[in-house]
Amino acid sequence: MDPNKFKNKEMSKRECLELFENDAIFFDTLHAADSVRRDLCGDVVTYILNANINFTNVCTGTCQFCAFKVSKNHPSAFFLTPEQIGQKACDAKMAGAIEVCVQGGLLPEIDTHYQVEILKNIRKQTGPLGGISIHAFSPMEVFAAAENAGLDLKTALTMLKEAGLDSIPGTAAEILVDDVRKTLCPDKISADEWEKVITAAHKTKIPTTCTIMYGHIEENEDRVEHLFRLKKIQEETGGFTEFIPLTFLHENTPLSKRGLVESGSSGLLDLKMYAIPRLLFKEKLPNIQVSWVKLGTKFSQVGLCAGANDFGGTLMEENISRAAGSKYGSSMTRQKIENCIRQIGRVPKLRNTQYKIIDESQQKGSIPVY
Ligand SMILES: C[S@@+](CC[C@H](N)C(=O)[O-])C[C@H]1O[C@@H](n2cnc3c(N)ncnc32)[C@H](O)[C@@H]1O
Ligand SMILES: Nc1c(NC[C@H](O)[C@H](O)[C@H](O)CO)[nH]c(=O)[nH]c1=O
Ligand SMILES: N[C@@H](Cc1ccc(O)cc1)C(=O)O
Ligand code: SF4
Repeated sequence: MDPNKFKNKEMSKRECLELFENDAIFFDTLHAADSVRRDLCGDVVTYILNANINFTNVCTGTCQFCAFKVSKNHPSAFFLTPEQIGQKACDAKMAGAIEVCVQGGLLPEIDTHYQVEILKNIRKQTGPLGGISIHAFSPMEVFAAAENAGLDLKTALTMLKEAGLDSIPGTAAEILVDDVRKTLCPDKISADEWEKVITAAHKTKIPTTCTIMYGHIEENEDRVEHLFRLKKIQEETGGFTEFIPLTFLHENTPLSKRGLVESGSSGLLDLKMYAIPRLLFKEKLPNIQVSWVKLGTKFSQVGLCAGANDFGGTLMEENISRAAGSKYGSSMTRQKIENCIRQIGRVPKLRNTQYKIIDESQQKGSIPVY
């Protein structure tokens, strides 16, 4: 099979599976994907100045891939109040962030009303609307909080939007196949429930990202199912701003401790996860992000030559990957990000959450130093 044929032709599930399985066409696949990326995005590699805020690591979830969650009495347990979260967002803004990515654990006391409090505090403490973009609460968090409040999804999402939510991280997707979820994350929302939250968000005019967390117990067939589901949703709603493949970091996770995995993904699979979705999504979902915190800067540079066009964000703080053994730090300065992009002959451009390029020459005030 010649992967170049997908440059202007739809891919079937069988063909997608072959791209995953047939290593004889590995380099051809990367090459074809890189060419589609060049046609759609040119030489520009976008990035964002953002900060993660994890407001608690205490969680009642039982996800077997997660090294982040702890129980309430654990020595490293933390729980930030809405005021403290607002303060962190304010600090991030002062350091130059234009987006905060807010995620945490699941707890019975975290309901939609509480999430509204968090959003209001961020808005209050970061100034008027437009001060910072709030990218918060995964579909799992939205679903659990709505359930805790006894609200339907549409009402919950409308309340969150009115309180200042701009967009939702498309995490908690993991692998959207219930048979895999039953071992991977038995108490998490089902694949259909994930889709319901996402489509309800898109209908409420809240854009989301989408992700896949791969390289654990799933098979190629599951990866194909997942990608085709994302494609179908995007064709229906157009609400995904970007796709982020998240390579599974295995250290310190229950899956490792239980002996269910020996390692994470291979380098080959990491690159296929940029290339194959690029050939599948094409112009329907043109932004594919490398995760430097999970793969490191060198491998991220390679990912940008295998289909990806976005470097992600400065993050400023990172707890989830670090807990799972990431050795790549938890913050990147914009200078480092830009150098990393220029080093591979590409052109760095600052973007906002919605992928609008930010023209800094038009901006009043000082340019962020971060
Ligand atoms: C830790 S959760 C936080 C939000 C919320 N508790 C939830 O599960 O939706 C965010 C995402 O991080 C990713 N993640 C967690 N542990 C990981 C690991 N060991 N390797 C790679 N990604 C991981 C998963 O995709 C997960 O959905
Ligand atoms: N890929 C990871 C991210 N990405 C977050 C993005 O930087 C940003 O919020 C998004 O592009 C929306 O504009 N964050 C992490 O903490 N870890 C990752 O692996
Ligand atoms: N990258 C996700 C958020 C994310 C956060 C933490 C992670 O470990 C992974 C992903 C998004 O912006 O939608
Ligand atoms: S992935 Fe999220 S829901 Fe699952 S255990 Fe970790 S923090 Fe809890």
